[in-house]
Amino acid sequence: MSRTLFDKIWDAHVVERLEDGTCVLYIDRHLVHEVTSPQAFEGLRLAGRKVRRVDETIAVVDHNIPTDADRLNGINEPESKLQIETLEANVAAFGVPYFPVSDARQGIVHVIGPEQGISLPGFTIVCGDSHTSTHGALGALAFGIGTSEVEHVLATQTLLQKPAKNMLVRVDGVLPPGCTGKDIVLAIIGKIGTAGGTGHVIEFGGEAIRALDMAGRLTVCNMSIEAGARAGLIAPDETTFEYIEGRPYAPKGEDFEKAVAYWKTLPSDEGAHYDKIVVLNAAEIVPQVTWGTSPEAVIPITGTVPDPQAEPDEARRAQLQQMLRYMDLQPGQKIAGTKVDVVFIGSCTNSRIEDMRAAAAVAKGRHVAPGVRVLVVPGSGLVKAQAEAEGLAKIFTDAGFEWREAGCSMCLGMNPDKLTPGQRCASTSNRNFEGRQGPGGRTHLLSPAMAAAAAVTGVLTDVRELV
Ligand SMILES: CC(C)[C@H](C(=O)O)[C@@H](O)C(=O)O
Ligand code: SF4
Repeated sequence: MSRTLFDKIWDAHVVERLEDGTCVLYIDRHLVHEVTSPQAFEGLRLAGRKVRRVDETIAVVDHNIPTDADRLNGINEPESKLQIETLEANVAAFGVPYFPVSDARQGIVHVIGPEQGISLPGFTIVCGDSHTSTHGALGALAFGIGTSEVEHVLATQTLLQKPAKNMLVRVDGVLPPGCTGKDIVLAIIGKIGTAGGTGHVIEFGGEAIRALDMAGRLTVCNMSIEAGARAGLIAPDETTFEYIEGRPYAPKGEDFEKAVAYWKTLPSDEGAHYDKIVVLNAAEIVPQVTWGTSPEAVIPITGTVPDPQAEPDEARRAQLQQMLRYMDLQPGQKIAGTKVDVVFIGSCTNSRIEDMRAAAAVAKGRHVAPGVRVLVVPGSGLVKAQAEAEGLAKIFTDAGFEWREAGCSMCLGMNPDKLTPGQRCASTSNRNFEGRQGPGGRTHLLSPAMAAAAAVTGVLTDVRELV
């Protein structure tokens, strides 16, 4: 029978199928960070258990860690300090491999997995974090789990799961200049909504997806969770294999060749069944920007903010009105030209070297607009080093942008990088709900190039006008 990429990975990992369809699934990689692991380790401790496969587990600090250069001298904020110290005590006690903040490999968990070759095609990958879907870009089945499941995986290296339905999002055609993987995924969410993928694993395919580099694919899969999907996947191909070869944890030499031969069997079979299919034309995509407090509240940069009065459904109308109020926008106003206070270039959505290059290409020879604060936060210490070696960091600092240390930073308000109430931010991250970047903060999601364009003009700007 024809099977999808998802079906194949699923079938290869079923240890046992229970009567109600629930499966015991083997997990190949378990990524751990400081926020969702403390109670899980505590549970192990109380039960007198060990970590079943330390060699398939890796821990890193990212959410709570400050991103200023001084962070190696200690953390001021008591809650963050406790989270990090707890993780460090747990990894030491249980023998879990760990990238501490002093290690150049430290970074956002969803950046370092692919970067190190820890995340590979055909794997099942979990982490107590919703954006684990990111790793699906390599052709892995990767999804977020809750803290009690983190404990289960630590103890057994397996997970109880029911299979998801298959959904195909096909993006045909060629993406116009000025558009990126971020614009593709925002356009997809704009079309299918934040519940569009519910109950499904989304496989992204089509010419425009195939044409994306790994960074673009990681961005697309990262946000599949914002479309309500259980996970996002892209079939592995030559782009994937080239990306993986030579990475520290990836198979080497003959093992690599063998692995590639297996990975080539993974793409969905001709005629495989999808429960839902959505098709987009890449040629119609225009750089995207969110105007509201949900990723589906997205419009092209050339567009106008919707008018709630045009919405027939009362509940939906009230929702739109609340979004406009919170975002301090007027119905029908042009989104381009909206003044920003802060620009954040970073997060597991867009903090890879390719994202840094895209932002630097716009920032080069320009300067931050008066009164605007710009944070550029590389996704890992290695991205940071690479960007410095390529001269990108210098472009940013010459432009008056802050060049910071790796971490989740202003993606969410769990560390000192926060918006203050009322501040408006152009952000390359993935969530824009009320208070996400700090209480009262207003978030506009967009691509790194678009963020850099906002930084140098001080307003939401169509990047195509600058290049
Ligand atoms: C803190 C963590 C559990 C959370 C997640 O699961 O996604 C965070 O990473 C986020 O992006 O909101
Ligand atoms: S960068 Fe943002 S979305 Fe990604 S893991 Fe960190 S907090 Fe979550």
